Amino acid sequence: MAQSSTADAARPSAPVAPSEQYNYAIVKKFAIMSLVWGVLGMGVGVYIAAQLAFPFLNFDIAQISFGRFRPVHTTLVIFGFGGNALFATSYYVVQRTCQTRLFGTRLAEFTFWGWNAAVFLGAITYMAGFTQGREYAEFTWQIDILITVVWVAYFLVYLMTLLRRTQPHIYVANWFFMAFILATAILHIFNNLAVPVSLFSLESYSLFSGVQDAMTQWWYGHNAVGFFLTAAFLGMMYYFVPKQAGRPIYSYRLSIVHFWALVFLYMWVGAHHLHWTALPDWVTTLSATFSILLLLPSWGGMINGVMTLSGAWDKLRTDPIMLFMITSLSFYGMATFEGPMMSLKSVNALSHYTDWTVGHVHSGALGWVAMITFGSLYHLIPRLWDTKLYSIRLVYVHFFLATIGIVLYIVAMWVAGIGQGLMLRAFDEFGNLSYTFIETVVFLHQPYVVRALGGGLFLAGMLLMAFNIYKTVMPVHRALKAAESRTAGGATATARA
Ligand code: HEM
Ligand code: HEM
Ligand SMILES: [Cu+2]
Repeated sequence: MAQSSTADAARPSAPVAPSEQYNYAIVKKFAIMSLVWGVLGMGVGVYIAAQLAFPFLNFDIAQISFGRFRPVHTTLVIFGFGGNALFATSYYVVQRTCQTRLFGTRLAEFTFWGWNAAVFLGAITYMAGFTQGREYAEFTWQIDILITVVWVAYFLVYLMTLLRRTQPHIYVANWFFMAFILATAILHIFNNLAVPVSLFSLESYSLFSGVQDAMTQWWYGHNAVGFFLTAAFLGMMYYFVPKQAGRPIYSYRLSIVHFWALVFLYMWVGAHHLHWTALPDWVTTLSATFSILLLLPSWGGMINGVMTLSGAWDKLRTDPIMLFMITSLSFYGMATFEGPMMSLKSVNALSHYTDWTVGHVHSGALGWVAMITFGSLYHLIPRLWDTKLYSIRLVYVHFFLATIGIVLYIVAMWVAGIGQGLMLRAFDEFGNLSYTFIETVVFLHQPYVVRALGGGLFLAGMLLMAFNIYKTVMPVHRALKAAESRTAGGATATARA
């Protein structure tokens, strides 16, 4: 069942090329913008990491100081890099698995310009010092309205395409994308309920106050992780991993159980970001319990992805794109093991307010989100332009740079976070604190240098990818590859990575 719906080998009988039958133009635009924001967002990430190690690097210029650049980083990587990759892959997957053209060419075009305008305006306003002060939702209220309109358009394009599918079956990747679109709409609207100071002011006040405000923020924050950074990328995984492996998904039944358990559980656990606060104890206990349960569907999903390779493990030796995908699933497993542990109140008492959290974030963000995106885009882009990758060797180099970069980043943050946590709670024999705050800051310097180095390697890989893709889509290269495959006959089609 799953096999037939992922396999587009059985192309529609009409003699038109896929690039004409489907709306690939919009997918191409989103894919390229994902790389552009990726380079910029990770560039800013490395820069703020360097600022933490060497504070003089802010050069006393407010616009590029850590405080303003941090939301620029998170916005560019999550909504710019991740968001554009999700638009690209979801628009591609829905067309291929439903075997129909994307609904509303103009409407889809609007989602492209609207979304990227929002990301761009967000970055500019943060640098100018305007922010709503809610994490991952720092956009001022006008931009929030733009995002809402874009999102409704996205929902319409997606739903209408599903409705006019020529396949009876809705492949599971679409379930994940649909859940992501719906949940993000609800999260965005409720988290951003605010009263503007005046019609022409960029400032606004949240409709919630006190503990309700905190709860709304972290209900949003956690589900941004759950639906934006996880469910949607699982949609990507469920299409591109079987495609690249050339095998059906390991278990279709598991993917359904995985889906319902995941979307049900995620919604309850936001309060694990607020342990030991003014929130009622039962709320945080509930969130910890559901966080532990969340381990099961998460690992179910990981196993489903990894086991799809069973019988084709040799691919890991010959296919760097597969390496990206399998490594991403391993990091997904690691981050979703670490998360439930950190949601235990006793562990959180140590980890909260330390860099352990930042390490956990990046094992999910770099290891899972970025790696599955790299793998999927390397698979997708040559197909969109009907050519082959400029260089497979560069994909290998990218893979190793990224993997070493992540390991340096995470290990540095474990050392920093656990060291910092232990120092902050150490008492001497008289019950006084053993360390002053500044001593913990001094301790952090070395791990921060290592993190900046690791981030630099990861960024170098991202730049290589941008170069490789640039070369791939250039007309000269495509003409060359087309000529090559004409002389070599049809045989090269299988060699395409
Ligand atoms: C070159 C790669 C990257 C580097 C060097 C980097 C560096 C950083 C730094 C220095 C911070 C601030 C930490 C702090 O406040 O102490 C940060 C925060 C963050 N970054 Fe990255 N980053 C990178 C890539 C990414 C990517 C690809 C994503 C998402 C897909 C991401 C998501 C985040 C998030 C969500 C936070 C906020 C963490 C928190 O509040 O705990 N980063 N990053
Ligand atoms: C079963 C899955 C997961 C659970 C139960 C979980 C749990 C947690 C916990 C307990 C924290 C620390 C809260 C604090 O002390 O402030 C946290 C932080 C975070 N996690 Fe996870 N996590 C999971 C998976 C992931 C994944 C896969 C990603 C990334 C793709 C991710 C991204 C984040 C981010 C961005 C934060 C930092 C939020 C902030 O303070 O700004 N998590 N998570
Ligand atoms: Cu959370």
